[in-house]
Amino acid sequence: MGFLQLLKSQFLCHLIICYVFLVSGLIINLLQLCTLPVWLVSKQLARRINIRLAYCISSQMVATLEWWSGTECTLYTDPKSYPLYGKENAIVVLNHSFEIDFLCGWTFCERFGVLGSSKVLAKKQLAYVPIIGWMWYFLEIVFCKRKWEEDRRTVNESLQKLRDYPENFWFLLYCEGTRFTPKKHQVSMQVAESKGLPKLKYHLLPRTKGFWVTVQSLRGTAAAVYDSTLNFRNNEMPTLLGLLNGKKYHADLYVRRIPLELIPEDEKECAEWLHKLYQEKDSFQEHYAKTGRFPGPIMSPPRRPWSLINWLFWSCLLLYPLGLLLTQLISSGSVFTIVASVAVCSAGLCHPFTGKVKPP
Ligand SMILES: CC/C=C\C/C=C\C/C=C\C/C=C\C/C=C\C/C=C\CCC(=O)SCCNC(=O)CCNC(=O)[C@H](O)C(C)(C)COP(=O)(O)OP(=O)(O)OC[C@H]1O[C@@H](n2cnc3c(N)ncnc32)[C@H](O)[C@@H]1OP(=O)(O)O
Ligand SMILES: CCCCCCCCCCCCCCCC(=O)OC[C@@H](O)COP(=O)(O)O
Repeated sequence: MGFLQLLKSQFLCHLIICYVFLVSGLIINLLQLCTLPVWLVSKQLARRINIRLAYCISSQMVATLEWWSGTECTLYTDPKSYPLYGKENAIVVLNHSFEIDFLCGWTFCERFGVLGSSKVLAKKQLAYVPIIGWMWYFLEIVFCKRKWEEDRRTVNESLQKLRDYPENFWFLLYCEGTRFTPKKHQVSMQVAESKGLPKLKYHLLPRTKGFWVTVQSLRGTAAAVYDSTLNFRNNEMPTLLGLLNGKKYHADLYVRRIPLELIPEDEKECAEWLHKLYQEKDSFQEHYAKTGRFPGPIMSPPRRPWSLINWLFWSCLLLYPLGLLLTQLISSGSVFTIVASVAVCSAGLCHPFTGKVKPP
């Protein structure tokens, strides 16, 4: 194991990354709260400020993926569509199979310059998660209760508010509604059978109602649906903890740009269209399983330095006072303080994750 890899597996490093994320996140949440009066004066200015503040939070997770773990993200897509990415509003349909799939999505948002404004149809419970959930409140993220009688109206209303959004955004929709597991797959294939629909091997049966209401509400606002299919090389099952340990993964994303005009307006036809889309997505995954790649040419955008610069900025800002505090505590000569500091450091060095990372 190289020195850098050993360093990345140290619990103390993980503590530092999490400390910077948590403290900066709470500071940014507080700054977001302070933008509330700005909304009263200029809604668009408040939105632009919140886009930048949100970037400061989400780009730290992107930096962990891109710069800390060095995970490679390859994009398979049509060269004619490529110049439009990041230059228009879009609805992104993504498979939900991995713990870090949202983070790979964020990485592409970062590379195409829409990270701060990226949105998702998220379950309501996530709104209460400190930092990320609170950040989403100010980003006008759309939440659903997964009760169609209520969601039909609330999701539509939230999406209508995005019509005059001042910057380009991607709206992510996990049509499967939940992360893939063999058990959920079995249940959803029973539903497929009862509806006379072909079975899917790599996806859960898509929930069509959220897709239909999103497409209808964003007609005239979003230009296209980006049908996105994600997989990882060598059957990797990436985790957030793996990233934190500096493990490098290889993500492959296949994106097809489908103009919104091609999607039927009628609810039933739109549902049929989505089921067909998922059958196609299933065939792309089958192709990937057989050949180790998606169809089409590779057009990968390079990683940009901004997420790293943002992380370094917050680290300098927050580690300096922490360092001063620790130095003062230790130099105070108190036996208790010194014993406590040594105990914390030893706990860091003896942590079970230490040294468990495989060499690249
Ligand atoms: C160039 C690069 C391109 C791309 C880069 C990629 C991405 C980047 C983009 C943006 C990134 C932005 C942010 C990412 C950050 C973080 C994201 C993290 C987390 C969020 C994840 C979530 O929270 S997922 C959960 C919430 N989301 C959803 O649920 C969406 C899908 N659900 C729906 O659409 C639902 O319809 C609903 C929620 C609107 C309503 O749900 P409800 O349960 O009330 O109704 P149903 O839809 O289920 O209706 C009942 C019908 O369903 C049938 N049924 C029953 N059981 C099942 C089953 N097991 N499977 C399938 N179907 C089932 C039932 O028979 C009913 O059928 P009908 O015929 O009557 O419709
Ligand atoms: C800088 C690094 C610091 C890392 C520590 C911070 C980690 C915070 C991560 C919060 C990201 C929020 C995204 C959660 C994704 C999620 O929760 O998806 C839910 C879906 O599956 C459906 O859920 P369900 O159907 O209820 O199982």
